[in-house]
Amino acid sequence: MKSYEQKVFSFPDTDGVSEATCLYIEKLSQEYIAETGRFTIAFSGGSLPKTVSKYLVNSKKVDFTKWLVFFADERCVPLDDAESNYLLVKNEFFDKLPKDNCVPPQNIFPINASLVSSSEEAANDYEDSLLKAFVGKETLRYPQFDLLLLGMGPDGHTCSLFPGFPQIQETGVWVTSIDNSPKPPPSRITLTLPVLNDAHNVAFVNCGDQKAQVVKEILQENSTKYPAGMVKPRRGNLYWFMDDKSSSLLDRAVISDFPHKL
Ligand SMILES: O=C(O)[C@H](O)[C@@H](O)[C@H](O)[C@H](O)COP(=O)(O)O
Repeated sequence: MKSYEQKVFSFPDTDGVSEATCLYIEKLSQEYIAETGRFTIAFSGGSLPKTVSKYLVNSKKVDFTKWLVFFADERCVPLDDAESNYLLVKNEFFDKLPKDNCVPPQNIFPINASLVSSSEEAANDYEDSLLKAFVGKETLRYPQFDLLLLGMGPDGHTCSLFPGFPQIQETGVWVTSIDNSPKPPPSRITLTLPVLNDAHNVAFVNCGDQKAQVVKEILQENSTKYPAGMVKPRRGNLYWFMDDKSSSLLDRAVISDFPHKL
């Protein structure tokens, strides 16, 4: 029976987080491409794309042409809107990859909410995209991403799953919508918790001192009252990459040394 890891890494600053996530993603990408011929990864928005991309875009150890890139959540805005997670990842990641080693456009799965009339419709469309990219719905309870890159807000939200909001309870769908998000903009779609918990690997990328208390409650007190604390992959690894500001309230015993030679 394969055992799965939960590890917590902390670094003096965001540059250390960027370097470590690059090494980690290089390793996973090589493993999954060798095993399956592709690497399915989903980005969150916020500060994550910039942090994760800093070293990764210059990697010589990743075959980006074999990547399929999704979004863990997206705002219901046009793809050229400053609030779009797709635009954020395009500017920070896609557009910085070398022309001879970039993610093919057909392997990028944006959610163009401006083409539909509601967030529910956007959620359904995205679920259809997942269906096409993963084996058909009738044979999969949930799509298994090779890697989900998740952020966490100061309130413990992740993706667009917010504490106390009904979307946390959704289990019958892969993607759901929200129109009263406490984090603007209000209308969003998001992967649901069962999908997050069916991933092969989940990596939280978390920086900033305003999250330290929630980090402590989740990682040291095992609180599951926050959506970020409900992410426990059933058959996958869970890694947290943080700066020392975000991990400042954790006992050092909770934190592992990052093996720079992965
Ligand atoms: O679309 C979004 O807003 C993000 O996906 C969101 O879930 C983000 O990951 C957290 O709010 C953390 O954001 P920061 O990393 O900027 O603190």
